Amino acid sequence: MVSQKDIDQICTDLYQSGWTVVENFLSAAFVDLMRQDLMALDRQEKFHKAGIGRELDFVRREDIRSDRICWLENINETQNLFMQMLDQLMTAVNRRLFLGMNHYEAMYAIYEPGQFYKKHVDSFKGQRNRIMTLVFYLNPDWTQDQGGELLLYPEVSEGGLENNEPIITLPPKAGTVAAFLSEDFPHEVLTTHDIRYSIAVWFRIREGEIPL
Ligand SMILES: O=C(O)CCC(=O)C(=O)O
Ligand SMILES: [Fe+2]
Repeated sequence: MVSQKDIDQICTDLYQSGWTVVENFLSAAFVDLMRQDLMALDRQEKFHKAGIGRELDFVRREDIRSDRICWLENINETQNLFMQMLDQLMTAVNRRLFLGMNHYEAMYAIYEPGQFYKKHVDSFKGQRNRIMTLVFYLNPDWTQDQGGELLLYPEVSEGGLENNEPIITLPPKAGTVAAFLSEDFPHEVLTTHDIRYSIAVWFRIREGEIPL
């Protein structure tokens, strides 16, 4: 399902710089299917307020992030197709970059007008749990005045100062995927002025299976 050309670009970019952006990665038809699935789940009230941290460390911090989320659980054909695509991509990236990823989690996110996610990293150094972050956008005809851009910041070097100049400012346009190494790249979602739909995915190494 993923073209060899997209796989090549993603692997080359990740190897060279640790991040990539591919426009039109998902077809318009597939984006529509995913957005319809997301909206149906929202109507069924399957979304809940996002938090930060995991399990016992989980807290709701609306000053940091204010979106609502719903985990994908492979409950229908649309999600199944998406997950087959993720399997293919994860296997291809592993083969080229030897990252040893063996598991993923995927969630839908909805940001209402006025909502945002402040600068953060998705995984902490040494934890080696979330290896690669991917974000897929589901918003057709998105224009600049709608806001909601993803800002990706340079890697923070050991003992180095944080750099506040983003490497990219990415509008959440339908079909685009952004991917980066989870431990290395701080990022944020600017305030959106229109309802913003996305899918965030983390390729992971399951605990207890960390390669030495
Ligand atoms: O939606 C985005 O552009 C990024 C979301 C994000 O950073 C996250 O969910 O951790
Ligand atoms: Fe994030």
